[in-house]
Amino acid sequence: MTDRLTLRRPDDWHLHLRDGEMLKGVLPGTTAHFARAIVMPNLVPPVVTAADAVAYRERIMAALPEGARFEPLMTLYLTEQTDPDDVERAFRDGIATAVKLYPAGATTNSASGVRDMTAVRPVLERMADIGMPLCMHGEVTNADVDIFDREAVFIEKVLHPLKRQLPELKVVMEHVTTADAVEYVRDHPKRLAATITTHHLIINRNNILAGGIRPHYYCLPVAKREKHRVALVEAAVSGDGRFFLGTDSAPHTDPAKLQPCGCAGVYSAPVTMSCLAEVFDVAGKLQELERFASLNGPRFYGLPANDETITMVKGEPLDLPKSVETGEGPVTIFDPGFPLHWRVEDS
Ligand SMILES: NC(=O)N[C@@H](CC(=O)O)C(=O)O
Ligand SMILES: [Zn+2]
Ligand SMILES: [Zn+2]
Repeated sequence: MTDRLTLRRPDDWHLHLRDGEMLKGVLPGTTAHFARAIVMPNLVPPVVTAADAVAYRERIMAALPEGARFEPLMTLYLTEQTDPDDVERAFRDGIATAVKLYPAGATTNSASGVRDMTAVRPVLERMADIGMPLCMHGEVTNADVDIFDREAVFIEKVLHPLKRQLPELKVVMEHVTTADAVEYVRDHPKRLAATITTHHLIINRNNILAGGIRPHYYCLPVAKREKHRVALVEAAVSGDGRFFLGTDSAPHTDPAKLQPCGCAGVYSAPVTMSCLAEVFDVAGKLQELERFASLNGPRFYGLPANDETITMVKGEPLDLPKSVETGEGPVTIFDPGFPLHWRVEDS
């Protein structure tokens, strides 16, 4: 029985760090295990320009726990007013690693997102020219499209036409939740990848809705049927370089989650490595965890893998904290619903 696993230090290719007191409260949960993260720009107001990204990066660096070595990889929030020159400068100067597309109204803080893809065409063309990746929240927002179908319809109506018009553009489909998305990425090897979250490898829609409603499992895209979860696990453990970890760890305070109209987001960063090791172990694929969490992401982004390693150890079920206190209030940590046996050894 394998009970120790050493792997390159992982990175998180989709993370929400927020700002202010929340940022301070959740940063340690990420820096404890991860070397780098693609930091989402959906603040209020959003991180739109190179100057916004410089300022946000400085606030993150100032909030780092003592002694932490962590590199935030910044993203710019795409709007219909985004200036291609500003985007190019941010990329060339190493200020921003990617641009993020939120269809307007698709998810938390996406009101300033894109309504009309033709309006952002000049920015996307420039990104294709300079090799800058586009990360996308892949859901259509039309009220007449069922919420469980919004990712599949997005692929057909937005992603596929975009890949045909601009095949050179590097695209990351964020937080994929369907077998359809897995299949689409597999069939389109050129400049297309997908991140998979911790929670979508573990929960299906029954976990949210059967036997009582569980707001802490509500996120977007919403978890789908079991067969989709199984397809995501297969993709994650397959070793295929087009699939890698993006936790989409998205903290909201408990009072914000536990409302008649609660907000979307699962906070998973502190338990992610333990959850992933369990999932990969159960699948008999522990040897693939390093590719998923530490190697595939940097390769797609054209960055070196981390030199440092972490070691995970298997033992008695862990007694993990259920929530974290932040200056804004308590934030519930993702509960996988089964015991976790793998912990990251202190380095
Ligand atoms: N995933 C979520 O449910 N929420 C994210 C936004 C997002 O990634 O869509 C958030 O910012 O809270
Ligand atoms: Zn999203
Ligand atoms: Zn997200």
